[in-house]
Amino acid sequence: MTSTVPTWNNQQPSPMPSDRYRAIWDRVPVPDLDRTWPARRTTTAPLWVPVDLRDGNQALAEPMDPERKRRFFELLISIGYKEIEVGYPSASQTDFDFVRDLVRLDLVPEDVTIVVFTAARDDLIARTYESVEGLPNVVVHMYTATAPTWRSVVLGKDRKELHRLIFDAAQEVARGAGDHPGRRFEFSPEVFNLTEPDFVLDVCNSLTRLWDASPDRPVIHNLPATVEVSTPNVYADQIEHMHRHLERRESVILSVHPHNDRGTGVACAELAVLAGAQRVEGCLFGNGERTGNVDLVTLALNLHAQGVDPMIDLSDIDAVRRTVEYCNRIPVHERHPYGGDLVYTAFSGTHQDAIKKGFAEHRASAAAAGLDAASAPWAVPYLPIDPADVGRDYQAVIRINSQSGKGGIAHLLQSEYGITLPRRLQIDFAAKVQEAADSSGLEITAEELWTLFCAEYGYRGGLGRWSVEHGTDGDRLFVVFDVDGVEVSGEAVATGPVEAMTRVLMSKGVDVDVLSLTQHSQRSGSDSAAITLAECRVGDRTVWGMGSHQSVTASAIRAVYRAVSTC
Ligand SMILES: CC(=O)SCCNC(=O)CCNC(=O)[C@H](O)C(C)(C)COP(=O)(O)OP(=O)(O)OC[C@H]1O[C@@H](n2cnc3c(N)ncnc32)[C@H](O)[C@@H]1OP(=O)(O)O
Ligand SMILES: CC(C)C(=O)C(=O)O
Repeated sequence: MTSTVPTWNNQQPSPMPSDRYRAIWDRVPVPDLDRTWPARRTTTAPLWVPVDLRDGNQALAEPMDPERKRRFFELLISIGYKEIEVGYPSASQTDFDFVRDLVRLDLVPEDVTIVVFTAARDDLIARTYESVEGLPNVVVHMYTATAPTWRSVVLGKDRKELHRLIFDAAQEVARGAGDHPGRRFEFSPEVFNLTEPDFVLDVCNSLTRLWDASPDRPVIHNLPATVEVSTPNVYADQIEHMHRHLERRESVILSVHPHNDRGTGVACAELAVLAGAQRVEGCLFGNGERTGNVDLVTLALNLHAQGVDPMIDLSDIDAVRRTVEYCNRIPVHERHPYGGDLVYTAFSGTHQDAIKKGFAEHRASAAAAGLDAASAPWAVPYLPIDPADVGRDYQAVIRINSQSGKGGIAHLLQSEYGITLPRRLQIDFAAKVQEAADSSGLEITAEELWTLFCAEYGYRGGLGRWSVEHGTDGDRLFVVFDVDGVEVSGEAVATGPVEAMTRVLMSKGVDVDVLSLTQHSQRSGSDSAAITLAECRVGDRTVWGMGSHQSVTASAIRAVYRAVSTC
């Protein structure tokens, strides 16, 4: 038997019955078109329509109570959404009352349109209109499943019968609006993505005509991937096919409503926009039926990260997240794009090193261009956007565990404790950190890192009285220190106090040489301490010591003394 599997691929067939399932093109005709979407670019944000209060809410184990609904609604308004689906008012008293509260309490700004959802049933449509009485701008959103399985299994109707049902209900929708200028219509052929293209086109076009769509009063055709069943390119083809063939195209707003069953809801929405979609329905952080609706936060920030204004204010993403978590009673995952706790954090050494260098380069190039770092062009490795854009600080960007390296460790000590480690000390300390992290298996916080650093290199006492006199022959150092519990004194003259200190130590039999000395102040302002990091050769070992003191000389002497006391 000849095999098409290359010899380097020795994976074995799984025991799962994959042959039970059929690809989309074996289930429904897929438009075969000379597609143009792959070459397009998105340069403006589509109209976003959050459906958290309806589709998101209907997927919750505990649907939102009125207080939660209101908080969610106010959040959506505050961050800039202009069209909001607020519920399915004919389905439950809570939803009905919520819409009434919007009217009663005058909660809807003038420039915001409310969307209300209904099935294609006269009684439900009538109740829907009752709920929105008094609201100036409303979209009445009617849906019916159109896919073959739904037609036969759920609704028990053939194509013709279902078209009739939809058309009749759409007439009822039009009647309910009367001549109210602030009423517009939306139709969703539920499971659009598994419906024959010719059928769905027929249905949509018939409603465009019935509702007399015009550029001033466009209808919305919302084409859901109710259950995501194919790769995003197929959905994009389906959308482009509709985009090209919908009648009165300039009077139709083509909307999409992807779910995320295959984990590609975001890709579906993005490709659909390239393919002609102008409006996207979804939920914040991707709540919704099963694996959720497409995530509007990710979509918006994906645009932001490509230089396109998303027209939604996510500059305090944690506040948005907190409200969404409270209302949905579902936590946002730590790895969730843009909003998760860990998404701007690197634990691994090479990533940390690159980020640290990237930050330095960013600050330098911003300064060179006379720009504020917060608005200068961003090109920091591993961070697709500046965390500050969404209100995150840089504290959590680098965190330390056994996967970390010297760059990250140095960054944390620098950013949290204002101490700049020379490269060779970074290498020395990283080995000690790795040892500690390996043995505990845990993360090391900045505080623990500092404690470890001080324990490894920090001055621990042992120097007694000392004084420096500046003479014509150099600096004369007199110093008292402890040698194995015995107080010893010594003095020496040299070109500076540090050299004098090494001479004193050598006179006491310590073979020491100062290889490098770095000094900086630890904090700005009057209470700043001088930090000295001394690299010394003692016998055949290279050791480090850190001294810290208000006086530069004291900090240097301490650093050398500490290095020598290591041996
Ligand atoms: C993809 C989506 O998200 S669709 C929205 C789904 N959301 C919800 O279902 C939440 C709110 N729903 C509800 O509270 C209820 O389902 C109600 C009040 C709307 C209707 O309740 P009930 O009258 O008890 O019907 P039930 O919930 O069993 O719905 C099934 C019936 O609706 C019919 N139906 C389903 N979709 C539609 C539709 N779009 N238009 C008209 N009828 C429909 C079914 O054929 C079925 O009819 P049957 O009883 O004659 O077989
Ligand atoms: C009916 C539409 C809008 C929907 O919620 C879906 O298909 O998921």
